Amino acid sequence: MRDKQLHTPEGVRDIHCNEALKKHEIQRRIMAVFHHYGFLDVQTPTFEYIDVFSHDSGTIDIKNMYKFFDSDGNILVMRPDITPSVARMMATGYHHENTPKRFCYLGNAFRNIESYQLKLREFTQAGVELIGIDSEDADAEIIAIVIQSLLAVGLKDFQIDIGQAGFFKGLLEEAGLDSKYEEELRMLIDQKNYIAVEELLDSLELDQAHKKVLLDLPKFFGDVKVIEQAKSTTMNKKALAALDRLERIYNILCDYKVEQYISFDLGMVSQINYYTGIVFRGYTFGTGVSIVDGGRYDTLLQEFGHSAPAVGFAIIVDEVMNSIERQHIEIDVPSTDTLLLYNLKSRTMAISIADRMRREGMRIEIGMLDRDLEENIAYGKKNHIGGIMNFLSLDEVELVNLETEERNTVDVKSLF
Ligand SMILES: N[C@@H](Cc1c[nH]c[nH+]1)C(=O)O
Repeated sequence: MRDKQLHTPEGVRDIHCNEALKKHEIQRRIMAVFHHYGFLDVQTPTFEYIDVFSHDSGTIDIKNMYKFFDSDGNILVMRPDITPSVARMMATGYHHENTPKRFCYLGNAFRNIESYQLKLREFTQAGVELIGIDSEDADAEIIAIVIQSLLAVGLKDFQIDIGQAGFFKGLLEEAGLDSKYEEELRMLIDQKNYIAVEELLDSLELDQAHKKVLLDLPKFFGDVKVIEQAKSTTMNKKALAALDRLERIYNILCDYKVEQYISFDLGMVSQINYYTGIVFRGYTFGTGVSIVDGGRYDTLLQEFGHSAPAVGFAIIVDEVMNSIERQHIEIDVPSTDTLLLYNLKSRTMAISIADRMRREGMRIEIGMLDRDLEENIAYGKKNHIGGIMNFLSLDEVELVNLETEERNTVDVKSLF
């Protein structure tokens, strides 16, 4: 019992002071990039009716959502991602508009996933959704924004793997595979469980040529040349159109001068159901899971009664933090400038001086330990405070630089 009182459940965690400051800084830099590309902030509720996430174009599997009831017996879920909520908001709040919309957001999402996946069950997403445009320029811009965001937080060694949901769908169509097996096949391919993929394809009596292409999917991984190779494996129009589009997106990414971060993975299939075009994931060292997930979803909005193409992504801030930590990338965070000590006589003056300094932008903490200076010095150093101002009287203030431990006593008036 006490165990549960003192511990957090698996997959959620506390974030302590310095780490929280770093997280804020990372989020600030990412959101600044989004704003520089003209995206506007939106906020949607943390929980919604299950219907927002459980339709045909769905998001993740319902069994992985946290569900509960409201007092009227409706089923609610903690949002497993934010894209369907933004799609709902767009469809209900902006249906009369026919110009593209650029929305960005920062918020937590919740997934009740198996613990062996070692993923957090509550995590922060910083994402963008570009709604109303179906062009490859939009696809490329979105990927360029991912790259600029990761560069802005100090990452250098990372890779964006791009796949195409349309290529996989085209192959299945060509093979004549019943769509009811698509989900299972997608899951097995995503898990790279090729023994099970082969078993499934055998049980469906697929002909050898089609079976081979599906089994060869993981080989289509690498630089832009794999697109050319993939073209020779299929005659399906949908699959070929998907590959052509990928090539054009790559060319635009060269205009953005970010091609060094791009690789292709035509075997990439997402667990998320709503992707219809490009899908992509970002990877870096220090975390085994993706730090960015995204893609084009041209049919999701139609579930909410407003048909519009869209593309977007979400950066998983917690995973970015992990990799920054492991890669020893410095993130400067502000610390308290001054620890202020006063006595009964100097209190009124000290409080008003502290106020003035805060208005000037400084971080001032009033010392709450007793007035033993050594104790305060030890406390200040431990908490990375810049210095101490010890108001000895109405005229005299003792200044201690906590970095050098230099001390001197000056006239209060000389401070201003
Ligand atoms: N919502 C997706 C990411 C995304 C945003 N827009 C398009 N895809 C996720 O949580 O993985």
